[in-house]
Amino acid sequence: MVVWCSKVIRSLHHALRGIGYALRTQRNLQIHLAATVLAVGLGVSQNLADWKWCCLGITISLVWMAELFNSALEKLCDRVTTEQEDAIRQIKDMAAGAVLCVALLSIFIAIIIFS
Ligand SMILES: Nc1ncnc2c1ncn2[C@@H]1O[C@H](COP(=O)(O)OP(=O)(O)OP(=O)(O)O)[C@@H](O)[C@H]1O
Repeated sequence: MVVWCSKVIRSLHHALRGIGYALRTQRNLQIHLAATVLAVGLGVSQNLADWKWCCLGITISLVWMAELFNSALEKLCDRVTTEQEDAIRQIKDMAAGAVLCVALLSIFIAIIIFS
């Protein structure tokens, strides 16, 4: 049990270190952090219904998840090559497209929740 707990704590530490690294180095994630603080602040001030908090939480998590995967893929691509290559451009563009999809979804959901 002690070994199991220490493994879980170590995994949690790695995950938080990854988020911390991304927050220090990725401008887009810093923007997402500001947007998250703003959305949660607005939610508190408007005393949102439970279902709206659920939607907001899921949306915020999706945006963070997509941006973290995008940043990780970009870093991996840059380790593979710094040369200009079609395959790298396509991979990075697809990852950026994933972020765009959830960003558009989050705008749509924010309009529904806060209007
Ligand atoms: N090695 C490469 N070969 C070809 N195209 C590249 C390469 N690196 C970057 N690109 C192109 O430049 C775009 C931006 O890539 P970059 O690594 O600069 O990400 P970024 O400025 O952090 O962008 P994002 O806002 O998507 O996070 C990519 O989506 C891709 O179209």
